[in-house]
Amino acid sequence: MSITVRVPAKVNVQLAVGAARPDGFHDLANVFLAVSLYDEVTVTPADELRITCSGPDAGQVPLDASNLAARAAMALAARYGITPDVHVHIAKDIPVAGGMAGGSADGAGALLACDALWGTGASRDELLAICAELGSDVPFSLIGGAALGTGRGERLTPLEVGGTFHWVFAVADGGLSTPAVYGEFDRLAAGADVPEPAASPALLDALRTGDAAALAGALANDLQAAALSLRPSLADTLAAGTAAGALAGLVSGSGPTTAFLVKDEDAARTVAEALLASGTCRTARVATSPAPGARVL
Ligand SMILES: C[C@](O)(CO)[C@H](O)COP(=O)(O)OP(=O)(O)OC[C@H]1O[C@@H](n2ccc(N)nc2=O)[C@H](O)[C@@H]1O
Ligand SMILES: Nc1ncnc2c1ncn2[C@@H]1O[C@H](COP(=O)(O)OP(=O)(O)OP(=O)(O)O)[C@@H](O)[C@H]1O
Repeated sequence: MSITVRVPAKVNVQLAVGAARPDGFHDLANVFLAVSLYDEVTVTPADELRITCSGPDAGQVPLDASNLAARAAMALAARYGITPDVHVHIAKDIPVAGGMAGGSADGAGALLACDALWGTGASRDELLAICAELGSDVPFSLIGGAALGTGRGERLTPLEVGGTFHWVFAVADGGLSTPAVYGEFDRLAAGADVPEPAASPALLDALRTGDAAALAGALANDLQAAALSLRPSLADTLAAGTAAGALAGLVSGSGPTTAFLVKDEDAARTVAEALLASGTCRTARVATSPAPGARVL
C-alpha cells in the first residue's frame, strides 16, 4: 500500500525581516502565498528508510538523512515509537534551492503521508509542531492557502484571499543558500536600526479583495537586496519581466527565483515567453495562487 501527498510551493508576497536574534534566526512578518507548482511525495512500506527523487532537478536533491522528507519520517516515527521503514519517493517539480520552499514542501508531504500510512492519529497541531521543528517554512507547506508567519515564520495565522492571482516564476541557474542570504542581510544592515517586522495593512487588504494591481504595489521582500548583492544578474531578470508587462516583480524568499505578478493567464504566457527569450533565466513557470496545502491524493 502506498500513500501519495501533493504539496505546493510558496512565494512570499511580503517578507519583513527584523534584526538577528541571539539564536541566529530573524523575527519575521512573513506573508506566504501557496502557488500551483507541486511536489508529490509517495511513501511505501520498505525494509529500511530510503529516499528517491525524480524530475529535471533530481540530481540536486540529497538522498541521505539530511533530506527534509527523511527527517520528517524519522521525527514522526520517533514520536510514536515506530521504525521509519519506508521508501519515500519525491516527484520533484518545485525548483531546488530556489526560495520556493521545495525542501519544506517535501518535509510536510512526507509527514502527512507517513501519518496516513502509519495511522498515528496525530492532531493537526501535533503535525504543525513537528513541521516547525523541521524548518521555519515547513508549517506553511502543510496548511497552504495564504498565511502570516511570525516568530521565525513558523507561527501561522491563515489569511483570506478574495481572488486568483497569476504568476510567472523565472528560475535561475543554480541555487542560493538561505543562511547565506540572511547572513548578507545582516552584513548590509550592520550599524543600521532594523525596525520590528510588521505586516502591511495595504498588502493584507489587496489579498483579501483579490486586487492584483494593489498587491503589485505592496509586494516587498527585505531579503531582495541581499539576494541581489550575492547574485547581481537577478536585476536583469527583474528588468526583463517588468519590461514584458508584469505588474511587478520581486525575488521569491531567499531567491534566486524571481516572481512576477501578472494581470491574467494571457499576460502570464507573454511574460514567460519574454523572460525565456531574454536569456536572463534558465526556465519560466506559470502558476496561480492561492493553492491548497498538503493533501493526500
Ligand atoms: C526565506 C524563507 O524561505 C522565507 O519564507 C524562510 O525564512 C527560510 O525558511 P527555511 O528555509 O525553512 O529556514 P530554516 O531551515 O528554518 O533555517 C535555515 C537558516 O535560515 C536562517 N533563517 C531562517 C528563518 C528565519 N526566520 N531567520 C533566519 O535567519 C538561519 O540562518 C537558519 O539557520
Ligand atoms: N527534499 C528536498 N528537496 C530539495 N532540497 C532539499 C530537500 N531536503 C533537503 N534539501 C536541501 O535543502 C537545500 C535547499 O533546498 P530547497 O529547495 O528547500 O530551497 P529553498 O526553496 O530555497 O527553501 P526556502 O524557500 O524554504 O528557503 C538544498 O540545496 C538541499 O541541499
